[in-house]
Amino acid sequence: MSTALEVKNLNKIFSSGALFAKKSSVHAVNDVSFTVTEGSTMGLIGESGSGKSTTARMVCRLLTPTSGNIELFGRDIVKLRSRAATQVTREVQIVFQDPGSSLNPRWRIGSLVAEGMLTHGIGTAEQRKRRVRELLEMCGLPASAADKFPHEFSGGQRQRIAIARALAVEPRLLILDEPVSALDVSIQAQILILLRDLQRELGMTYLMVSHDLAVVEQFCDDVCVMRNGQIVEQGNATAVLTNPSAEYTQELINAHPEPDPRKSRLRVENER
Ligand SMILES: Nc1ncnc2c1ncn2[C@@H]1O[C@H](COP(=O)(O)OP(=O)(O)OP(=O)(O)O)[C@@H](O)[C@H]1O
Repeated sequence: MSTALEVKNLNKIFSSGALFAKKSSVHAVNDVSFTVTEGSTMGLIGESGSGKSTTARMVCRLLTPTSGNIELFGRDIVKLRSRAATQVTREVQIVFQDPGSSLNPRWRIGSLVAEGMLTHGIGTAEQRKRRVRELLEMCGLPASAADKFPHEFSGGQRQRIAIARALAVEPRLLILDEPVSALDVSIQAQILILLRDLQRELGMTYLMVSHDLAVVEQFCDDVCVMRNGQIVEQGNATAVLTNPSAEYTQELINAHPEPDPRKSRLRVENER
């Protein structure tokens, strides 16, 4: 299997300094390195403030690293400019935690899903319209959803719309930033099953940020455990979460509540 993503010695320092206040800085991501195999899912876990989202945001170029390398399918994406950078924004898409705030409430679903295709000059208006309907159906929604507005859908349905929107530009890497944590537990498994099915069908690579160790154990192939911006442990998700070598990972596991049995549907699906 080839490498989809290689992150090497990545650093992000946030500096803040006002004229009269004391300058301060946060080393949010500190010498982070990991590799994600094409078609697999890497999870990033760790307590709040450990640097998971900052790492994910650098991979999709929403943040610029202070130093380090990010290679996506063999190409260093940190220093890219203009056209090459546009291509990368197409190859990496992100699905956020809260589909309510990531979808403009004044736009119809059809326009929201088609926006990326329009930006990247993909297809004619007619082709885009057809593709939007296909994508909605792929994500378990009726094609007629295209004519409605976000408020006409439930949280789970809105997350399906956000996934369809991310898929519209045919990304090779999907970043999932807490993709189910804003949803009811019973809906979480449905969205995870959809993501798993799409990955199998489309061969996409996933980088998932999550607080939920049960979700990570069931959904991710590998995991990086982060603390204070650094990776304290990484490896196969089941191995790390059942037999951790770092004391901190064990503390995270101990602090985590028992998995909700309603989420076990994903495990059943995985075992089929
Ligand atoms: N734009 C920013 N400016 C300054 N500091 C920031 C910024 N974004 C994040 N930080 C800081 O960087 C550190 C890592 O934050 P980050 O959001 O990456 O952590 P996280 O592990 O994703 O946390 P959570 O699970 O709560 O989202 C934190 O100390 C945070 O306060």
